[in-house]
Order: sequence, then structure tokens, then C-alpha cells
Amino acid sequence: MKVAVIQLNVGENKSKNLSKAVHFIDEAAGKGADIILLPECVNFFGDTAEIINQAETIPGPTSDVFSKKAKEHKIYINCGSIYEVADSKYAYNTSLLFDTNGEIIAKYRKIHLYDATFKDRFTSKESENIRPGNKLVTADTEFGKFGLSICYDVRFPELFRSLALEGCQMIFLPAAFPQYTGSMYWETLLRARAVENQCYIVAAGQYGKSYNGNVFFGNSLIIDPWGTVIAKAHEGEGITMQDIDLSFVEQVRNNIPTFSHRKPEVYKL
Ligand SMILES: NC(=O)CC(=O)C(=O)O
Repeated sequence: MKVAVIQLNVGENKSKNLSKAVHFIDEAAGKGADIILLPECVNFFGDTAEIINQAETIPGPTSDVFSKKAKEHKIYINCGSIYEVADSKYAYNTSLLFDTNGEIIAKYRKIHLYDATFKDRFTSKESENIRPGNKLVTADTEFGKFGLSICYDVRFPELFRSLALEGCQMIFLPAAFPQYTGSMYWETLLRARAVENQCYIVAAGQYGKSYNGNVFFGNSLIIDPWGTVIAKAHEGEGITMQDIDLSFVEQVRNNIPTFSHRKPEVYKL
């Protein structure tokens, strides 16, 4: 199974963003990708006051674009995330997985919202515009079982453990991780989630300067169940591809059967 992560610098012009995403999807499919992951906020990354105006229904214009591409190339596409209308004031930050017929087989609304303050650097108040999701989302495919997550979720190991306990062998994490925090621990967090859950983690990031001058970290990664980085994006926009054999998950879980060594009756979680 060939997995491709597409790293993008997304701006405020939705049709430009989508044309670029489609260009890279066509290229990755041409190189044999079976599954493609795009970054968080794939069709619009701009002023937070605009989020509600850019939010769409699902299905809607943006999901139709990805559906068409998945069907045309007979591949799986995880769109990263788009803003989905929640009500008149709020959106969800929603990730969609399309199957080879272009059907939406998984819809995950970001559960953990990024409210963070770095004095003199930047402030993020995702909860001012976004409603949190409240459901674990997995998808069964002919390749194996996948779990969905988005960006800030990576800091919540409970979510990843829950997905692994549901049987996920590979977990997607589309992201828009700032350079500041990304350079400190983006890779560490992702590798930890892979090692502790003995699964593949596939993460696609936004890269470079955004609409307000904040810089995003990129460094899209594919990590195996030992926590080894098996593919890493270069700087800039582009495609990173890697062959993955999901049977390696079972091998690692048999080598060190941590799932059967758990003591959930002792933990106070
Ligand atoms: N952008 C996010 O959702 C999360 C993030 O940047 C961080 O955890 O740091």
C-alpha cells in the first residue's frame, strides 16, 4: 500500500487552494498512491472571523471535489480538514475519508480545540469559532483499519489509545502546527503516539508563512509502529510517499504485547 502525504501552504483563496490540492492529488495518484492525506484547513486558512463564511455543508462544494478525485483515480483520500457548518456562528473542523468510489466513509470532527496563548508570539482561540466533536472515528478498508484525528489531538494520548483499542493499524493526523511548537516537539509527539500504540502514524502539515505572518512547521511524516520516521517531507509544498505493510503492526504487537499487559482496572483515567 502506497501512502502519500501532501504538504501545502494554504491561503485565503479557496479555489486557488483547491486547485493546488487537486494538482498534487493528480501527481501522487500518477505515482501510484493508494491513499493520500492532505493538511488541516485544506481549502481555507485565513482570518478566524471568516471561518463561518467559509464553512460548508458536507456533502458540499469542497467535499465534492475530493469525492470526484477519489473516484477518478480509484484511491482513498483523507482531505485533511475543512470547516463544516455547525450553526449560524460556529463551524466544526472536520476531516473526511473518501473511498475508491468517492464515498465519504469517515467523518471526524476535531475533538480537542487549540486554545493556547504564547505571550508576544501568537494566540490561538479555536473555541471562539469552532464547536468540538465528540466521537471517535474509524474506517474499515481493504487495506486495514484506520483512525482519524486532527493536529492538537496529538497531545491527547487517550484518543490514540482508544483508536488503537478499536483496532486501528494506522492513524491519520492532518495538521497546521506552528513553527514555534513544531520545532520543539511535533516529531516527538507523533513518534510517541506510534510507539505506545504500535501503529503507523501518517501526518500532513501546513508549511510556511500564513495570512498573518505566522510560520507553519511542515515536516509531514510517516512513522512506523517502532516509532521510526520512515518518510519525511522536504521544506516547501510537495508530496512524500512511502510503501507501508500493515502486517508489520501485528508483528510489533506480537513482539511486545503491551496491549495484553495493560492494567486498565488500576488506572484512574
Ligand atoms: N494547531 C494545533 O491544533 C495544535 C498545535 O499547534 C499545538 O499543539 O502546538
